Parts: sequence; structure tokens; C-alpha cells
Amino acid sequence: MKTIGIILAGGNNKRMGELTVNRATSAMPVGGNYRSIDFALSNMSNSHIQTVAVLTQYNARSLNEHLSSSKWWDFGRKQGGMYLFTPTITTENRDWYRGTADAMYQNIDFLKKRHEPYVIIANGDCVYKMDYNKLLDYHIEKKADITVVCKDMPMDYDVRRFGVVKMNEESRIVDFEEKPLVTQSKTVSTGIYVVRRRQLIEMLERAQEENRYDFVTDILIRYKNVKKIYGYKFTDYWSNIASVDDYYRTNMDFLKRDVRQYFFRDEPKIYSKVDDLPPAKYNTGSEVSNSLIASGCIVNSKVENSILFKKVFIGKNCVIKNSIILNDAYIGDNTHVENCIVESRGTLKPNTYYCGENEIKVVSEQNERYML
Ligand SMILES: Nc1ncnc2c1ncn2[C@@H]1O[C@H](COP(=O)(O)OP(=O)(O)O[C@H]2O[C@H](CO)[C@@H](O)[C@H](O)[C@H]2O)[C@@H](O)[C@H]1O
Repeated sequence: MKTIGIILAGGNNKRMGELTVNRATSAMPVGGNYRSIDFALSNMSNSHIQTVAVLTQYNARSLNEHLSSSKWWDFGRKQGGMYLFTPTITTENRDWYRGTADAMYQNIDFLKKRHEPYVIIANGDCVYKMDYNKLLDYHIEKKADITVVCKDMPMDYDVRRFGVVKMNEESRIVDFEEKPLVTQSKTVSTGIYVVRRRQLIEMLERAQEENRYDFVTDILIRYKNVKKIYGYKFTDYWSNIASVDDYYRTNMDFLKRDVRQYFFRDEPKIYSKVDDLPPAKYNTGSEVSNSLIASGCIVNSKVENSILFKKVFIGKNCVIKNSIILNDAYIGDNTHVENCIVESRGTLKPNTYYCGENEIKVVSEQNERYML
């Protein structure tokens, strides 16, 4: 094998608001059946990368639970496998991961002990399918030091929360600005990189000596005129869950026929942890249109343009419209839910009305049950 994988899954994203108060963004439920990290993990597995390190930190409980067995993504091998690395306090180290480069540096022994020449670095909060071998072939062909996967975003898309890049005609990155106030280009970094393992070790050690901890600002941008950094344009579906709006829009994309075909039917498949749940049940009075209903749900009323994750209960005479209902939520009778995201294990009392007016409303009426 030529490559090992690192999945960065430990960020604390304030733009996700209440949704990530109790869970990591990488553990966010997506498309009725998945968690966000399933996409990077499946891409690794489908690209035959057998050794993957997942670096977690904030709110890792539900993520760790999801990752409790590597078999779902086929990493349970004698050689390699899936490694979960959370910060460890030792006599030499008293810090949490202080940034993405530091997170990798704190696990540098893992990088040093491997023999594979290349590392794919991905993040756990993007929804996409990618054959990393094509990316690696490109990286080798270009004789690049680092290759950054880039994506052209639509002209009307606000790219200010991304790394924004400019490439020359040979696809070499000549400019890279992290979250600029004013943007010159619509080409963004997807946060997916390939780099030679030895080169990565060297750069991480150098950054650490200089007390620099972020992979993008302290390595990519700092080295952009010194190292050969190339961009690899990705043209298929890619979405980053970085805010409540992104999260809502990404899920709603799964109601589109072509997106469903791409993720649910076309090979290779996306894998997830399997729960042994009963099929969804539609009782008399249910009327479901253009919606995804996961296993274990019970529906007693109208559901339109919505996504119900597993084990959701919808009472009688409700209207659920343009909404995402996360797993295990209970919606009492005569309740109206429109343009909302209902938190997992939320309990909405009967005869209540929830409607997001100008923006998506996150509803998290909780009882004493814990969120998972
Ligand atoms: N201390 C830590 N330990 C472990 N994991 C951590 C971590 N801090 C962050 N992460 C994880 O690393 C990934 C990158 O997170 P960052 O907060 O560094 O950047 P952001 O996602 O905003 O932009 C990045 O991704 C977008 C694309 O999504 C690019 O455009 C942009 O250039 C790039 O910086 C996320 O998956 C996050 O969970």
C-alpha cells in the first residue's frame, strides 16, 4: 500500500450553533442514514487505504460511539486498521490539540512508524465521494510537494469561510488566502490534501519548533512560495457542513433525484454503522411526499419535503414540512413543524407550532433523555 489516511475530526465549529453543543460536526447525521464522517471513511476504504487515523477532540462522545467498531468501513485488518486518537496528557505534553498541525504533530509517532510513502489528509465534515488514488496519481505526476483538492463554487456562493486559492495554467497554487474578507476567486480548498509522509513529518516538526499549530496558515500558506503546491480540481458533488444553513442545505440535497442516485445507488457505496431496526411504519392518516424516512420511524400524519432520521415518531394531525427531524425525536399530536431542524431525542409537546421564518429554526426541546 502506498497511502495512509488522516481524518481531522476534532474542530469546534461555532457556526453550527446548538447542533454541536453536544456532538462533534463529524458526527452530524446526514442524508437520513449516515453520519458526516462516513463519507471520508468510506472514501478511504473504497480507495483501498487500509490504515486511517481519526483525530478527535471536542464533544467526541457520540462520534466515538459511532466509530466503536471499524468493521462497518472494513478497516478491521491485521495490518493497519482504524485508529482513534484523542489528545493524551503525558509528562512531555500537557496540551489539547492546539490546531490541525498540532493534532497531527501530537500523533507523529503514528506517522513515523508507518512505511507507506504518502498521506491523504481529509476532514470529517464534508459530504462527497472521491477516489483518492486518482488524486495520488495526479500528485505524483505533478511531482508536487503538497496537492490541495479544490472546487469551483457557483458565482453567487459566499466563499469567505473557505480557503480561497488561485492557480496558474499548470495548476500550481500561486495564491492561497484563508477565509479572506474580500475574495478574488471562486475556487476554494476542500480541506483535502495529499503529501509525502516524510515531508509531512518534517513540516510538522518545523512548525512545532516555531510554536505554529495550524496546517493551513502555518504550513500551506507559509510554504506556498517555497514548496510546489498544486491544486486538483474536483468536479463532482462536494459539500462542507460548516453552518446550520449548510447542514440544512446538504441534507435537503438528498431529496434531489440525482444526489440520491449518486450517493445511494452508484458505486462505490457509502458505508455506515448498521442498526438493527424495524422498518418504518406509516399508519392510517399518514401522507408522505418527497421525503426520506429512515428505519424505525412511525408516521401518523402529513410529511412533506422532509427528512426523518431513525426512530422518529410523528403523532396524529401534524404537518412536517421542509424540515429535518433527527433521530429518536418525538413529535406530539397536532404539531406544525416547518423550516426546522428538530434535535435528536427532542420531544415536541402536542398542539405546538414551530416555523423558521427568515432562517432555519433549530428546535431542541429536550426531556431528560441524553442526546446521541
Ligand atoms: N484541534 C483540532 N484537532 C483535530 N481536528 C481539528 C482541530 N481543529 C480543527 N479540526 C478539524 O479539522 C478540519 C478543519 O477545520 P478548521 O477549523 O481548521 O478549518 P475549516 O473547516 O474552517 O476550514 C478548512 O476546510 C475548508 C474546507 O472545508 C477549507 O476551505 C479551509 O481552507 C480549511 O482551513 C475540520 O474537520 C475540523 O473538525
